[in-house]
Amino acid sequence: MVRCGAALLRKYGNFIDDLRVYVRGGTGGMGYPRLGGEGGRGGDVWFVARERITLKSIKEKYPQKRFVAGTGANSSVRALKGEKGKDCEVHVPPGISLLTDDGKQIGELNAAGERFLAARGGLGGSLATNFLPCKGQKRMIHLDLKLIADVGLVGFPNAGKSSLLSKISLAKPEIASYAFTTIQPKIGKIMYADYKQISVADLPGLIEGAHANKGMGHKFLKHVERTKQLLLVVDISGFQLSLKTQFRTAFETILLLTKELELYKEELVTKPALLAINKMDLPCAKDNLNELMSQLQNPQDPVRLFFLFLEVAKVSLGLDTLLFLLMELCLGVCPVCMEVSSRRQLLWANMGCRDVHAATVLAFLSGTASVAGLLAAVLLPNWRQMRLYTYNKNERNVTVYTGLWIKCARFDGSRDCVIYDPQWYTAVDQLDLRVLQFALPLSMFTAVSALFLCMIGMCNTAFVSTVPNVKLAKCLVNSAGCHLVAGLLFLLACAICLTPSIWVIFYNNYLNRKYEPVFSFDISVFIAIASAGGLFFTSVMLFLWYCACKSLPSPFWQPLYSHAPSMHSYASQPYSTRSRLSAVELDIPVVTHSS
Ligand SMILES: Nc1nc2c(ncn2[C@@H]2O[C@H](COP(=O)(O)OP(=O)(O)OP(=O)(O)O)[C@@H](O)[C@H]2O)c(=O)[nH]1
Ligand SMILES: [Mg+2]
Repeated sequence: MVRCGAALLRKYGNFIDDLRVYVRGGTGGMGYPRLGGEGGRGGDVWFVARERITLKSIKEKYPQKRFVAGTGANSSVRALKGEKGKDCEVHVPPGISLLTDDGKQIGELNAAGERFLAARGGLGGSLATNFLPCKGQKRMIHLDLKLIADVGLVGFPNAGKSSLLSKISLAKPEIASYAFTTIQPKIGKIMYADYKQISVADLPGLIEGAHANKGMGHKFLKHVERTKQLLLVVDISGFQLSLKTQFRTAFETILLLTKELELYKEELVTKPALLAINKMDLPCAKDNLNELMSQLQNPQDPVRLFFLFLEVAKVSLGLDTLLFLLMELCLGVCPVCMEVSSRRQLLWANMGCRDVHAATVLAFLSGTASVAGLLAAVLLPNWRQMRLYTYNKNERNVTVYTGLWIKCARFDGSRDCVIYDPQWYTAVDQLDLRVLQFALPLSMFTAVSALFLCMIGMCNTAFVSTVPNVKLAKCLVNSAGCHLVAGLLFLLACAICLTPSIWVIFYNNYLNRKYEPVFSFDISVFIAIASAGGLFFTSVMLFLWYCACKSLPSPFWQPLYSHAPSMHSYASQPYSTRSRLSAVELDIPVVTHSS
């Protein structure tokens, strides 16, 4: 058994979850005996729950930790009834229990906006009190903070609780391969695609004897009290705190954890719980898991908690299923009522990156339209017009239409080419058109590659397999990655096309100055610039989609395929008859994945 070192205490000391404060209601105002006037009542002291307040900030703001309300106004000739003293409002974080010095709980503030009257002001002087004011109520109150979260991560040190939190939420807890890395509880939020949120508290590791306050057990365990559910994280290879302590197998750690929870507070084991088996990538993990499964199904010692789920944190498939189950349990979706198809739909609804979003489809369409525009610009002989005027009244003026590949001269009013030169591309003598001959096909090629990538991304996104393919999981081709690279390629294609197209406009002026003012640019320039705009729009759409995607829980390089929780492996027996939500009652499958 390990004692908690001074360093740990010092480190934990930064996070204050208990504060003792003095509160006193204001004294009442003096009465006015001659005219029978009544003094104002003293102000009251209130605790009001507010978001973004910490006990530490209260301590820093009010180092003396004394809260005294205002005195009531004296009765006077001008105001026989004295005014009430000013109330004192102390803002505290939600999740506070209010205790007296002897440990009796006198109130709780669980949600922002809730108020608790901590000390009443004294009555003002009146006939009953011989016109003498009364003192306000005074007492010492303990503000005891217990984190409020939907899910609490519970486990021995080093089990991978923080790693799990960092994978399923945007929180960035400290992760290291030594025990007690997490010293201060941390809350991460899982945000689902439909903006529903679940808060998960990463709690410091527990050790044997935590219920008896070993390793500051009480300080950590009390945070479990207010979480709606527990997520037990267990290292499949077992746990040994130090060489002097005994090695515990995964099954033993589960037994010990549930025992610690039960000994601390019996009702904790009636909370719904999930069990995450972590570090399944370690050697022998599969054998250990098989052994654990058989132990869980035929326990010699009763397992007091019931687990709905067995999982592997590092395999991303497992994470999806875990997110799905957390949502089902926390947000009250009834798993028993759901058909497999609606489960799958729900899974899809929470996939974030995995949906083929309207944004990606729109980007794909606009990319395709832009490529079509580029193709038209490349083929049309309408980049430059050269007007040749004749002074012979009987002849018509001629316009020479120059494209990148052909040249055509037409008389005014005629649609046929008098001169048609399909070999023009070999002899282009205008530098801007020569550059465009390379730039536009290159831009088209880049944009087509980007479209191809988009397509792979969308196909991967839409691909649902019920059979996990581990090889594919390791492949870096995934939806988010494809769309990001495609966005970059579209941007490149836009730059390659736009620059020389705009140059044509300036080059015209140059030609007009150098020769006769007969040159002007034609419709292909507009088509090319519009296509470049389309390519830019496409890349912006893809970047926006990628950023939105990144802020969702799915990690960037997460493989694409996904599958609904498999329905085939059910827990054969309830592990505990005590549980309110046992695996069998809820009919949630026990899912196991191994890498
Ligand atoms: N091989 C492997 N290592 C893992 C896995 N998950 C976490 N780890 C490693 O296990 C070590 C402990 O991880 P943490 O997330 O800090 O564990 P913790 O449970 O938060 O530990 P405390 O904060 O000390 O209670 C780190 O070195 C992680 O990289 C996993 O699935 N496989
Ligand atoms: Mg940790």
